[in-house]
Amino acid sequence: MAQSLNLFISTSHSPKPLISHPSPRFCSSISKFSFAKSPNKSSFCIRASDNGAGGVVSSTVQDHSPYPVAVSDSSSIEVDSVTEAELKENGFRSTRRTKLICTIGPATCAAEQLEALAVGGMNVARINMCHGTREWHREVIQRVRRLNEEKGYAVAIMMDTEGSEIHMGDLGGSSSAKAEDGEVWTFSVRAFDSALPEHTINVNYEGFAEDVKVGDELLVDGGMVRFEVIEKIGPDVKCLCTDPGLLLPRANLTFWRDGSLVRERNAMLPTISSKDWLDIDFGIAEGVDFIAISFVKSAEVIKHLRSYIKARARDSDISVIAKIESIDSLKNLEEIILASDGAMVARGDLGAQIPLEQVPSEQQKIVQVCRQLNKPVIVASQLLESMIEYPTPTRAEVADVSEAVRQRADALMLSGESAMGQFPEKALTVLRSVSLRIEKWWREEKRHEAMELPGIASSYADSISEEICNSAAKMANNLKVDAIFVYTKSGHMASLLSRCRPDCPIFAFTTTTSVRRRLNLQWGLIPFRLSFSDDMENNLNKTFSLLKARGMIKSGDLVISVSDMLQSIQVMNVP
Ligand SMILES: Nc1ncnc2c1ncn2[C@@H]1O[C@H](COP(=O)(O)OP(=O)(O)O)[C@@H](O)[C@H]1O
Ligand SMILES: C=C(OP(=O)(O)O)C(=O)O
Ligand SMILES: [K+]
Ligand SMILES: [Mg+2]
Repeated sequence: MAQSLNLFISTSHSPKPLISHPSPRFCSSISKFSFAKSPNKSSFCIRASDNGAGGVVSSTVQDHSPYPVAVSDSSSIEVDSVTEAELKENGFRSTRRTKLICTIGPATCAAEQLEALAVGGMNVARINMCHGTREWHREVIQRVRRLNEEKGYAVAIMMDTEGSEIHMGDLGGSSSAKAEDGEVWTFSVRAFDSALPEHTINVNYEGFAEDVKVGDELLVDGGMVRFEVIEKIGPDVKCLCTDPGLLLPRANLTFWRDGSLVRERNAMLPTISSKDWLDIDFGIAEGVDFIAISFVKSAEVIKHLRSYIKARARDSDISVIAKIESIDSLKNLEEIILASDGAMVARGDLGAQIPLEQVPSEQQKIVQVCRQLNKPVIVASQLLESMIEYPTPTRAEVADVSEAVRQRADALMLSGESAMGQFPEKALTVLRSVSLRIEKWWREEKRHEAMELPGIASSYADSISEEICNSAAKMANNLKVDAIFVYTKSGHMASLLSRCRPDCPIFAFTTTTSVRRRLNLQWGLIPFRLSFSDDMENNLNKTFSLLKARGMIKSGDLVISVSDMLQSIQVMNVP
């Protein structure tokens, strides 16, 4: 018996609506989905058809990005050993939905340390071009790549640019320097050939000595150390330490006048400096998966970078992540996020530019806008800051991590905790266990937050994908299925499903390793690499037998499957 289900699909072909616009009105009934029980197995199939005439509209909804099909063994499925073990031991429900990023530094750059992080759940390794040489970063990238190839991980690489804000120099090789209350330090734009004189700090911004005024407050790292400008002598600025603390190499500097952040000519510095462009060339050459841009001010710079990457690397699919860490980025938030492939709530510098008590509400807003616009969002900085020195986090830090998980951010990031802390693996374990616990609690409480997801499709075909994913996620929750399977070449359908934050995990099957790595940043997705065809029946049978053979699913598990080749929703029990 065939059942029919009429769905109303927008015919709007207007440009991508901004989230401030109401979602497009669903107008005339121009499409019909047939809901049919397949005779030979317990499977239901909903197919988009053209107003009941029966033809499947797959021709209009082809995958837009012609990624080459990977050449590796077409009969195998690629998944990492940690995911495999987790699925075998604990089943679908227990898999972690929140993704974890570790900044790699001296504490974690060795091959065995990187492997320990991968085992501990690192989904993305971040390298910060503020520190270290390109040679150093290249070695880290190669080690991660080797780990992926040899052990089956899909750890993605994120390169983070330095950006051209004002920061201190290198401290002449020391790892830190202590500034005591009442000491006078010299901040200078001079280049020192030999060792730095005592109590002297180099500043990278040439206009510094001219822009500051006597009486200004100078904040290191958003207030970790504080100085008052007492005298200017040519290129040297004498400052009195008013809040003592530890100065770290290349720490960020901001100056304040009458309680406001001073943005003189430094506001005109380019977002992407000439050094950043060289780092970006390096990142493209090394094939990093994400480039995160520091101190983004407008959407223009993101668009510029994207066209640069396209011109430089024709078939590259490097994603551009906008770091929201300045007043300007908050002003232009929606257009920046719309132009980017994702965003980072970079609370370190953000908290140095806006009052600290404003950071939590901005975080919540950025996470929400990203989710609505279907862009992955990372919550970063100081999540477990005390674990740089101590093996246990503070209760307040655990509460902060919990809040980011509860907001359903795609990913959480470690900075100093993993780059140069004493307990990188322990810090990652804390992120992992807190994520799992909060996710479980949230599911048990059945707290589906009522976030309105606006239509974001820019074409009719995209609208169909979106409706299918929204419906599949809703069905998955209502029917309490064990997993959603999505067959996606570009990854787009997988991210649309992730946006719905369904109760069950999403198995994302994709044909290329680079898409698999990229999907590793997104909430709830378990990315697999698998060769598949346009024949969904075949794909499903192949997947079931491969996953069953490895003990990752079992007969009777209830699965919803969607694909971007054939716009369909199938509900079935694993045979
Ligand atoms: N590649 C590296 N080489 C040396 N030290 C690093 C490296 N990456 C990060 N670090 C250290 O870890 C700290 C925290 O990293 P991160 O938050 O990324 O940088 P920042 O403190 O500059 O914002 C840095 O201040 C630096 O001391
Ligand atoms: C993530 C951040 O950027 P970076 O660590 O590069 O300063 C931040 O400022 O929070
Ligand atoms: K950076
Ligand atoms: Mg920053």
